Amino acid sequence: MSETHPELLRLRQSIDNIDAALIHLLAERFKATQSVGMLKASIDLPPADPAREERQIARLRGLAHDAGLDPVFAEKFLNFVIAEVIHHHEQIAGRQADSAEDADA
Ligand SMILES: O=C(O)C(=O)C[C@]1(C(=O)O)C=C[C@@H](O)C=C1
Repeated sequence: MSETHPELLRLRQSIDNIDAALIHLLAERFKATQSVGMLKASIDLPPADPAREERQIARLRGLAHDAGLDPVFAEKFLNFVIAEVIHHHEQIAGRQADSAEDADA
Protein backbone atom coordinates (compact mmCIF):
# COMPACT_ATOMS: atom_id res chain seq x y z
CA MET A 1 0.00 0.00 0.00
CA SER A 2 1.34 3.47 -0.89
CA GLU A 3 2.15 6.01 1.85
CA THR A 4 0.17 9.26 1.83
CA HIS A 5 2.20 12.03 0.22
CA PRO A 6 3.60 14.25 3.05
CA GLU A 7 2.28 17.44 1.42
CA LEU A 8 -1.20 15.90 1.08
CA LEU A 9 -1.02 14.86 4.73
CA ARG A 10 0.01 18.38 5.78
CA LEU A 11 -2.78 19.99 3.76
CA ARG A 12 -5.35 17.55 5.15
CA GLN A 13 -4.28 18.32 8.71
CA SER A 14 -4.83 21.99 7.96
CA ILE A 15 -8.26 21.23 6.44
CA ASP A 16 -9.19 19.20 9.54
CA ASN A 17 -8.24 22.11 11.81
CA ILE A 18 -10.25 24.56 9.70
CA ASP A 19 -13.28 22.21 9.68
CA ALA A 20 -13.07 21.93 13.48
CA ALA A 21 -12.98 25.73 13.78
CA LEU A 22 -16.01 26.02 11.47
CA ILE A 23 -17.98 23.57 13.61
CA HIS A 24 -17.12 25.51 16.77
CA LEU A 25 -18.00 28.83 15.15
CA LEU A 26 -21.31 27.46 13.89
CA ALA A 27 -22.11 26.03 17.33
CA GLU A 28 -21.53 29.47 18.89
CA ARG A 29 -23.63 31.14 16.18
CA PHE A 30 -26.52 28.73 16.80
CA LYS A 31 -26.28 29.31 20.57
CA ALA A 32 -26.68 33.05 19.93
CA THR A 33 -29.54 32.58 17.46
CA GLN A 34 -31.29 30.22 19.90
CA SER A 35 -31.36 33.11 22.40
CA VAL A 36 -32.56 35.48 19.66
CA GLY A 37 -35.37 33.00 18.89
CA MET A 38 -36.50 32.95 22.52
CA LEU A 39 -36.33 36.74 22.77
CA LYS A 40 -38.26 37.22 19.51
CA ALA A 41 -40.97 34.76 20.60
CA SER A 42 -41.31 36.48 23.97
CA ILE A 43 -41.81 39.94 22.41
CA ASP A 44 -43.93 38.67 19.50
CA LEU A 45 -41.45 39.39 16.72
CA PRO A 46 -41.69 37.19 13.62
CA PRO A 47 -38.98 34.49 13.15
CA ALA A 48 -37.66 36.04 9.90
CA ASP A 49 -36.38 39.58 9.35
CA PRO A 50 -35.85 39.95 5.58
CA ALA A 51 -34.43 43.51 5.88
CA ARG A 52 -31.75 42.31 8.32
CA GLU A 53 -30.97 39.39 5.98
CA GLU A 54 -30.50 41.76 3.05
CA ARG A 55 -27.96 43.76 5.05
CA GLN A 56 -26.15 40.59 6.17
CA ILE A 57 -25.96 39.26 2.60
CA ALA A 58 -24.62 42.55 1.22
CA ARG A 59 -22.01 42.69 3.99
CA LEU A 60 -20.92 39.05 3.63
CA ARG A 61 -20.75 39.27 -0.16
CA GLY A 62 -18.36 42.22 0.25
CA LEU A 63 -16.26 40.37 2.83
CA ALA A 64 -16.18 37.28 0.60
CA HIS A 65 -15.10 39.31 -2.41
CA ASP A 66 -12.27 40.96 -0.45
CA ALA A 67 -11.16 37.58 0.93
CA GLY A 68 -11.09 35.87 -2.48
CA LEU A 69 -14.14 33.71 -1.75
CA ASP A 70 -16.95 33.40 -4.31
CA PRO A 71 -19.68 35.86 -3.16
CA VAL A 72 -22.36 33.61 -4.69
CA PHE A 73 -21.17 30.75 -2.51
CA ALA A 74 -21.04 33.05 0.56
CA GLU A 75 -24.65 34.12 -0.07
CA LYS A 76 -25.82 30.51 -0.55
CA PHE A 77 -24.06 29.46 2.65
CA LEU A 78 -25.59 32.30 4.68
CA ASN A 79 -29.05 31.59 3.27
CA PHE A 80 -28.64 27.90 4.16
CA VAL A 81 -27.69 28.75 7.75
CA ILE A 82 -30.42 31.38 8.13
CA ALA A 83 -33.10 28.99 6.80
CA GLU A 84 -32.16 26.56 9.60
CA VAL A 85 -32.22 29.39 12.17
CA ILE A 86 -35.70 30.46 11.03
CA HIS A 87 -36.87 26.86 11.37
CA HIS A 88 -35.52 26.82 14.96
CA HIS A 89 -37.20 30.20 15.67
CA GLU A 90 -40.54 28.80 14.43
CA GLN A 91 -40.19 25.76 16.69
CA ILE A 92 -39.38 27.98 19.69
CA ALA A 93 -42.37 30.26 18.94
CA GLY A 94 -44.63 27.20 18.62
CA ARG A 95 -43.44 25.80 21.96
CA GLN A 96 -43.89 29.19 23.69
CA ALA A 97 -47.43 29.51 22.24
CA ASP A 98 -48.28 25.97 23.44
CA SER A 99 -47.04 26.64 26.96
CA ALA A 100 -48.95 29.96 27.07
CA GLU A 101 -52.12 28.05 26.06
CA ASP A 102 -51.46 25.43 28.75
CA ALA A 103 -51.02 28.19 31.35
CA ASP A 104 -54.38 29.74 30.32
CA ALA A 105 -56.26 26.41 30.49
O1 LIG B 1 -31.20 38.83 13.57
C1 LIG B 1 -32.26 38.20 13.67
O2 LIG B 1 -33.35 38.78 13.77
C2 LIG B 1 -32.25 36.75 13.64
O3 LIG B 1 -33.27 36.12 13.88
C3 LIG B 1 -30.99 36.04 13.25
C4 LIG B 1 -30.94 35.73 11.74
C5 LIG B 1 -29.54 35.11 11.50
O4 LIG B 1 -29.42 33.88 11.59
O5 LIG B 1 -28.59 35.87 11.30
C6 LIG B 1 -32.02 34.74 11.42
C7 LIG B 1 -33.23 35.11 10.90
C8 LIG B 1 -33.54 36.48 10.46
O6 LIG B 1 -34.30 36.49 9.31
C9 LIG B 1 -32.31 37.31 10.37
C10 LIG B 1 -31.12 36.96 10.93
